Amino acid sequence: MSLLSVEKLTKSFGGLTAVSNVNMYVEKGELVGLIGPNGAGKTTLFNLLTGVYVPTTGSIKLDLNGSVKELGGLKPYNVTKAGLARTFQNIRLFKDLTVMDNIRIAMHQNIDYKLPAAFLRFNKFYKEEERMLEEADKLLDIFHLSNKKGELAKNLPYGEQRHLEIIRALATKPSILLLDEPAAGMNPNETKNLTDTIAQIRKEFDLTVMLIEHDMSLVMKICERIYVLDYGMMIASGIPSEVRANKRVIEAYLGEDVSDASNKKS
Ligand SMILES: Nc1ncnc2c1ncn2[C@@H]1O[C@H](COP(=O)(O)OP(=O)(O)OP(=O)(O)O)[C@@H](O)[C@H]1O
Repeated sequence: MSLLSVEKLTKSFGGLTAVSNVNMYVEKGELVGLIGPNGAGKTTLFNLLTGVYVPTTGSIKLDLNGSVKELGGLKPYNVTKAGLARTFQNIRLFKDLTVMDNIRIAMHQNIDYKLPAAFLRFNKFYKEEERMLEEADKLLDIFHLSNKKGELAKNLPYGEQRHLEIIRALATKPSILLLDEPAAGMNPNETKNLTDTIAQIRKEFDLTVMLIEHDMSLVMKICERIYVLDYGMMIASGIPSEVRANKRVIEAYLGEDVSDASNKKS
């Protein structure tokens, strides 16, 4: 069984079916892209995977070394605990907290500190805190933010806020990292840095990544497989060259060259 298996997943909002009977899988270690025109249902699909929405029908299964868990209908924090972490289309940091505190909060989400245990195992508690700080330092180093630990998140430039969001998701030690338009609003140079960083963290943390992106240069460069949604339906999937040449995909993008469809995004 694949690491993530989505079967016949549907989400309806009243009369509108935003995600319709979608089947999809992600293998361990893959970097998979999810593309489609505006309003195709990409974010709704991410919201289903991460517990923001409850599926109308269908299933979402996560297989961690043979232990299979149904994620559909779980609360978002339980989905994170199960091993799926995400970033959002619009940055959602704790803007009035420091960079380090943003990361620490994310790390604490994954630790069950029962108060009595924390008191009784005083040393263990502090060791755990120390270990978390070391891990946070490592992440900050990779994203070149080590010298910004004490800065308030709101004072970081836009590109660094986006990086901090990714660090925060990584801090929960996910099995799968979902990135919702990580390059949105970035200039070409920032996008290139981001592309390199995604490749680097994937290697470093043995990660599985799925990303939504309108920037086709990023998608075609780093994704090994791509799924294409249109009007809530999965109309194509395959390696980048297959998807780029797919008739239904070209039609969905109104005949544009898919390799340069990024300007279709508003
Ligand atoms: N909570 C909601 N209630 C009603 N309709 C919704 C809701 N969320 C999404 N939709 C609708 O579902 C459809 C898919 O939206 P979604 O945001 O998932 O598309 P998308 O592919 O992520 O688009 P974009 O690329 O523009 O971000 C749209 O028609 C949208 O208006």
